[in-house]
Amino acid sequence: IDAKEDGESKLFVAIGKENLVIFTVATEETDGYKRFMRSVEKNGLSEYLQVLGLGVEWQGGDMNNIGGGQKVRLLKDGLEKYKDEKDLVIMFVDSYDVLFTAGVDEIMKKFHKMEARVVFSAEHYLWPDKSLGSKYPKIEKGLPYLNSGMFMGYAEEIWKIVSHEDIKNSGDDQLYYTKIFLDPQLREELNMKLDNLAVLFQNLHGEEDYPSVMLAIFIEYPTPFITEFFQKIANLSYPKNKIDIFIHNSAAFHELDVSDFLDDYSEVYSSVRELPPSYSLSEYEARNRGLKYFLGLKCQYYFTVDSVSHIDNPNTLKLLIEQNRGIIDNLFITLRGYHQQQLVYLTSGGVFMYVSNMVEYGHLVNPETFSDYLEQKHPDMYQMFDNPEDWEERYVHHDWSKQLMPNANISMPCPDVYSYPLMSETFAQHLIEEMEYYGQWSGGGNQDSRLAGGYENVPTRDIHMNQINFEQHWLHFIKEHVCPIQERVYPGYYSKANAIMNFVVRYKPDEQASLRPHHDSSTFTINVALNKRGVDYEGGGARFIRYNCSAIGMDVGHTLMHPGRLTHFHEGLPTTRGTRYIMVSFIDP
Ligand SMILES: O=C(O)CCC(=O)C(=O)O
Ligand SMILES: [Fe+2]
Repeated sequence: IDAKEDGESKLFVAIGKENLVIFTVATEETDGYKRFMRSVEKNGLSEYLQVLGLGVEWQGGDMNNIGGGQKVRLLKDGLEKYKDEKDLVIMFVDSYDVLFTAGVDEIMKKFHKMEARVVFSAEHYLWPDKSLGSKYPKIEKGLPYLNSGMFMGYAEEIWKIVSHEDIKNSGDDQLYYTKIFLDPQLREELNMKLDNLAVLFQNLHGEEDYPSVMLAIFIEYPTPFITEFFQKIANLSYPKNKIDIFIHNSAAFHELDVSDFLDDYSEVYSSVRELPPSYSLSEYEARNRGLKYFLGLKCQYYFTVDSVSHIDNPNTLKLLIEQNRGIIDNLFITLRGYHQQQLVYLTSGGVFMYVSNMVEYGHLVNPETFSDYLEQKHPDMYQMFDNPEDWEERYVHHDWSKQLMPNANISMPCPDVYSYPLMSETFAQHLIEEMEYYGQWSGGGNQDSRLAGGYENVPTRDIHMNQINFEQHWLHFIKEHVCPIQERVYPGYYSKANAIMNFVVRYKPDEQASLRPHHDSSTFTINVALNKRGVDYEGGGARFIRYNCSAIGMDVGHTLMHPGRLTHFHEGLPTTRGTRYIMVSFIDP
């Protein structure tokens, strides 16, 4: 760079194109290739890339086995015209199993830092000739062996390498390059190095190649949606035998959740250590214990997750470790106070801290009101307002939104009686359990002190939503998830989502088995099946008398929706075995 003249020309030269050509080989546009190309574009590397071999017949053998000589030959052909370019840098990468994670500036900076004319990526595997291990130069740390899937160097040297000797299409490219590297004279003449510390190239294939990680989980207070939290931990796409689990749980409320997780997975993780609530550790003590335990384990990485941090992206651990940092933290985790303090402590101890926000790893749940509901059987059910997305994911039927598609065909089992998926089976189950836990079923008589008039004309055995403190939640649910569908099937009517009668009915042959013909005090009614005919009960169903039509054996979580008065005189058919539960709302009385 000639920067002596003036600032302007300096700027001009400094932002000019890098002297780089990236070659890759792909004979077909496989999914792997397309993924590679997306990473090329994302990192602004398209202008540097040349793809060799597209449309050419592959003769390099099985990609998973010895072979690949054709790649060397294709590179040689592609390189010929550049071989005398003095300062040109050439990068070669496979395409089907390679991703770029940085742009040209970082690539060039790291290449120059290596102080080599040629750099090959390195890995744990010794392949394909195990006998060559002793010929490798000894290294103190890092990855010892050459991998030919990614390398980089000056055109002059790369040309010397690919034209060093003939190789057949079916010959092995990795062996070809390895032999050159293991020749001490050639290695020195070409100033060839391996990227032992994965500065430029990170290899992540094969379970044995994954670094060991200690995953420290901290449950410092009751936290909503902990089942999903653990599920996401278990879903991380990382070999579990490379993960050591450390859990501090200080919430007695979650002891069952922790033991459920450990029952399912403790065998498959490398090891498990739990500090239960009975240890009465402060958060500070627990986090220190975690670090001490980590140092004793000799794991390569320490990954810490609080119970509020849901790791939605199963590739999180892989992606973070690919960045090859001493300490990794997700932005979404650092946002929490205590954790931040700990990281400050580590930073002041001379360890660099990196915050990564390059990809979305997950989200935080809001634990604020959760403790107000610990008296309930399922406190998560009450988190509709504080954690709406997690709530919907767990409790709204996954097919619900399909009903709103332009060409959705909402089923109509009887005239003007519609039926559609509304809530998840989990919701149905939790609602039944919440009601049975509360337990105060009405007597089923006409006198009902819960009602304003004290009298119910057509009584059921039931518990009202307000008795379990769920009425506000339920009315909101009606507004969000029932009214939009009502507007589609009964157009021109706009509901206020108003309902005083919201209740779960319990039918049993020897308690109350059926409900005599009646009208509902509603503009329209929803009637949700909470359990399964043929499994939990026999009989049951709603019969619409004017049409002599019955809706029987609805799927769990599906609702009926019908007009309340005049046309839809109806009855509840007898339950003949077991217990049938339904959830009913009289909307717009
Ligand atoms: O048993 C049924 O499905 C009908 C229930 C009903 O009509 C009501 O609770 O008003
Ligand atoms: Fe009814």
